[in-house]
Amino acid sequence: MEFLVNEAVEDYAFQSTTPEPELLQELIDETNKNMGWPQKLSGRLVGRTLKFLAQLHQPKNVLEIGMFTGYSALSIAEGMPDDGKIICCETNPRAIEFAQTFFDRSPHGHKIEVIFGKAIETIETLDMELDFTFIDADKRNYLNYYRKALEMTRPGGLLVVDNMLWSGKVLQPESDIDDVLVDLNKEIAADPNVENIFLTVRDGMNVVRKIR
Ligand SMILES: C[S@@+](CC[C@H](N)C(=O)[O-])C[C@H]1O[C@@H](n2cnc3c(N)ncnc32)[C@H](O)[C@@H]1O
Repeated sequence: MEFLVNEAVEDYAFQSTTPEPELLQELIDETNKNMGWPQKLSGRLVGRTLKFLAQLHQPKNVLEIGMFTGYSALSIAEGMPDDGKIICCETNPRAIEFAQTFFDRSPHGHKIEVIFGKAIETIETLDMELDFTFIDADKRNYLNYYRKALEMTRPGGLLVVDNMLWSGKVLQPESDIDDVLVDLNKEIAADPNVENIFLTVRDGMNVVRKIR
């Protein structure tokens, strides 16, 4: 993924943000060494933003779409209350196995439940009211994930949608996937039932609060 802000500015923001705990730094190192496409891992700026939001919001029921090696799941779990639960959807068995070794070592790992399979099918099986959702997989289905999660979210609940700048391609969309992200950003901005802030953190995080 290309970074959209100047590399020196990105590095300055990184250095000026509270570091993740040591276990998460180890998770990054091990992901880089052992997993294909390690750049899928979101990293410090996104992770600390998620942790910060969870700490303020204290969500009990959380949904994550796209867990990979567990970096964002552990970041959110760190901010959640001890009796909170985060359900993570993931299709890569190797990533699940890898993530579980870190969940087992974390004081927040007990809050995390992983469901193997396509998120679009997993969501249909969930019967719960959501306080917080993080969407970070399978861009083609972003509109479906967002609409379904919004429907399941209680008034006041939050949804965070990652990669909404899509390396800047939302400015000049060319592919079907570019169009999905453009449409979703438009839908969020035009919806009187939500309020949102579009954060230009890393690849763009659209942070949405359901009003009613
Ligand atoms: C960008 S990575 C997630 C990164 C992670 N949230 C983090 O911050 O480190 C996307 C993940 O979604 C998974 N994935 C792709 N398609 C999926 C689907 N249809 N349902 C569930 N997971 C999917 C991929 O295997 C990959 O691990």
